[in-house]
Amino acid sequence: MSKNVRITPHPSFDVLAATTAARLITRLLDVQSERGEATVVLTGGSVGIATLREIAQSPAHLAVDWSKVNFWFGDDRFVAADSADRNYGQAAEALLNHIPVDPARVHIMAASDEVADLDEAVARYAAELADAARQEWENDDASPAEAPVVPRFDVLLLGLGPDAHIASLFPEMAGIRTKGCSVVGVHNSPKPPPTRVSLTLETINSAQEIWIVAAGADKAAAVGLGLAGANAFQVPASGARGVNKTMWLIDEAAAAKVPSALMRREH
Ligand SMILES: O=C1O[C@H](COP(=O)(O)O)[C@@H](O)[C@H](O)[C@H]1O
Repeated sequence: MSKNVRITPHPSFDVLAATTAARLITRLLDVQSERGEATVVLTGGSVGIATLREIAQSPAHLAVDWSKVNFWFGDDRFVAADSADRNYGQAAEALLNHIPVDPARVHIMAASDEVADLDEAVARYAAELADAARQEWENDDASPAEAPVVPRFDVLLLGLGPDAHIASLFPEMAGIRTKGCSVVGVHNSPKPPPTRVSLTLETINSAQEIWIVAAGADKAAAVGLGLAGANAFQVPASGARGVNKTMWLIDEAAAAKVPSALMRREH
């Protein structure tokens, strides 16, 4: 495990969601004071959505200039726009509908009734990412020679499935092995709904910071294997590495199988 991985166990699901919310507010404030705008990639899932709810309820969220936060999604379910399964819908209900976002900065993966098929949803999101990356590149004096295919992500949140999936990259399925593109379509997901859109692992790992959030005893094996450096094809979470930092924000129950040497090294 590389040195920039940090493991932080929290006493309970609620404390985890509340502190992740506080961390994210603080990180967004810090990035905004350095760069003017900040970019976060949201996740679906239990802790991810609870964190957004906590942000909305925290008085500290009023300090963030939400009109200058860019929102992207790590994955979404390819179902109708009004389906309760949509990660976007859940995030909107928990946070985005309650803060003064700039709608042009909220980048939503297409729903099944908005495009012809999954391929179009994937192509659209990849194009939206590439457009944002190009705009950043044109405005940055210190840009590399070629425009990147995805913009800068300051914080990328990842939920974690009991099978160690992250975003919609599932163990031993094509998505986790997909390279050379920013977005992938997923068929036959073992977790319903079966059809999804996901960032690829390469795109995920372009983030400055990755925060993996997980709570509950059913996540303990996935956390333990992810931190033990298991093969990413079998344990997708194991492959997630932020450019500057990778944090495992977990509760005590999810930390039950973390090797004690790793826990000690983080404090
Ligand atoms: O299907 C998904 O599951 C994961 C984890 O969800 P959880 O409810 O077990 O915490 C989530 O991170 C991902 O975004 C989502 O689409």
